[in-house]
Amino acid sequence: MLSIHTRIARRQLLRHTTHRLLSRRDFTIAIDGPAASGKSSTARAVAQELGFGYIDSGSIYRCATLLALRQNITDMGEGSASLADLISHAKVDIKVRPSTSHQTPSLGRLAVPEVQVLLDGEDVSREIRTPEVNRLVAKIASDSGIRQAVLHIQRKLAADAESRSTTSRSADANDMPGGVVMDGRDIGTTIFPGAELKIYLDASAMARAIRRWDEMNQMKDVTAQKPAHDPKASVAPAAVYPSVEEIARELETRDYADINRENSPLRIAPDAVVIDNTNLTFAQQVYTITDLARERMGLEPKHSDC
Ligand SMILES: Nc1ncnc2c1ncn2[C@@H]1O[C@H](COP(=O)(O)OP(=O)(O)O)[C@@H](O)[C@H]1O
Ligand SMILES: Nc1ccn([C@H]2C[C@H](O)[C@@H](COP(=O)(O)OP(=O)(O)O)O2)c(=O)n1
Repeated sequence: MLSIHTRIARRQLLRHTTHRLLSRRDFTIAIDGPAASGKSSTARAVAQELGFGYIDSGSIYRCATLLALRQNITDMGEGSASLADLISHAKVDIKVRPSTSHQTPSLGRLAVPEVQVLLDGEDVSREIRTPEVNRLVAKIASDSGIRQAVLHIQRKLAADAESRSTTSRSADANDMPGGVVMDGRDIGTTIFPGAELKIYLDASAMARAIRRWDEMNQMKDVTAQKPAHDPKASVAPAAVYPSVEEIARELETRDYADINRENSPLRIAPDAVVIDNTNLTFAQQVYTITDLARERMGLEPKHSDC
């Protein structure tokens, strides 16, 4: 029989531990927006600044699309159930590697962690971003069976978010609770309707197309710089790299499909903060979000001058 003091002490310890566990995970930032609006790079930098976990929900739909292409399933009428079954039995993992240096000139000096996407242990980070996947992914993501299967993966990854938080927290992140940043199309509206901070990130169609084009050209430059004896240096044919106009058309088609689908369409949540970053620097958009998060966590904003 435990003494009354022991029982009270235990209860207090339990309450304290529960509070700690909750506060480690109780701040969720949802970032939604159209294609190439900067969601993933911003979400990664925000996660690193705050020491939060990061989940790229689009990469799960991209993995489902890769599976569909590999299994030759392109008809969502007949193939839907078997693809939903495939993705729900697959192991999708998103690994975040902290970065200490800036990655592209457009991002300035802010650290943007690298993300590795594993599908059943295979690194598919590049393969899920090919034009073939880009063309099919919105169709796959409009299927309710697929969305249901992906929802489970998203929730599981969110539950594990603690282990995927960027390990090198920025110097001022130690006074903060833990949390998770997830980006996608329906995070603030469907996946985490109770998220503490919802951001809708947008930019003009042309700015988005030019940024994607820049990104592809940087990748092309990196590939071209590889030594000729490197087997991975097989330079893709020029046709693989589309023009700005082609990219703009592809983004427009995908946005149209994402906005007009029946299941969880892309919408601005009523309580979302809308940030149009057409004329913002990367640092401005990241610090706007980290300061909003800090304020809502009851902490002093850090970058009100930028
Ligand atoms: N404010 C900005 N100014 C210039 N380039 C930006 C800005 N924000 C993001 N980018 C760049 O735009 C491109 C698309 O961003 P990304 O995060 O991949 O978008 P999404 O996840 O919405 O598709 C990336 O190359 C990123 O570095
Ligand atoms: N939460 C989400 C995330 C992505 N999707 C779908 C819709 C998008 O066209 C594809 C790909 O998303 P992703 O964020 O990787 O695309 P972009 O990086 O913006 O080009 O997945 C979705 O329906 N719901």
